[in-house]
Amino acid sequence: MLHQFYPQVPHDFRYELNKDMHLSAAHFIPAKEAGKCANMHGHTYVINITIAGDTLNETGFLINFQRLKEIVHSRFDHHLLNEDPLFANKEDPNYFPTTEVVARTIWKLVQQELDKEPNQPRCVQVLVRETPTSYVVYRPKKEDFHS
Ligand SMILES: Nc1nc2c(c(=O)[nH]1)N=C([C@H](O)[C@H](O)COP(=O)(O)OP(=O)(O)OP(=O)(O)O)CN2
Ligand SMILES: [Zn+2]
Repeated sequence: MLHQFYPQVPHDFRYELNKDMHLSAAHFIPAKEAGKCANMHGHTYVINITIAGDTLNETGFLINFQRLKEIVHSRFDHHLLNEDPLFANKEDPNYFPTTEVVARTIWKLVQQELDKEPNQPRCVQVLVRETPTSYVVYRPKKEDFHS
């Protein structure tokens, strides 16, 4: 596992946890402007998820690290991202499996799970590295949270 320093996200919460994971997946960008990336190809995505909160749960966790990995892996690992309904829209670039959209989509999936937790943890940053030279950081705005 690659250990790297990540961009910091400012917040006032007492606790912050970070979960790193790898994800193997194929994709293509359905736009001719994407050049060679319009052809199907694969990546070992490197993902860092940052969770923050003021209160721990009954296990003493903000959220179980393993659960974070499961949310992402069960859906995308060893999949063709374009076949997932979340990325299947070939008309709207907001749903193409670009690094930006993958990062936003992972944020949404994770936060939907966190919303079920009584201690109300928040996903405050998702970093997705697609290649050794390219990564995206997604940071939600206040209005993106339901509570
Ligand atoms: N803003 C974005 N630009 C590009 C994306 C993207 O998701 N968002 N994606 C791609 C391709 O999918 C490609 O997999 C990654 O591109 P790139 O960084 O150019 O990959 P290389 O390994 O060829 O990079 P080098 O630094 O030139 O080795 C393209 N753009
Ligand atoms: Zn790619």
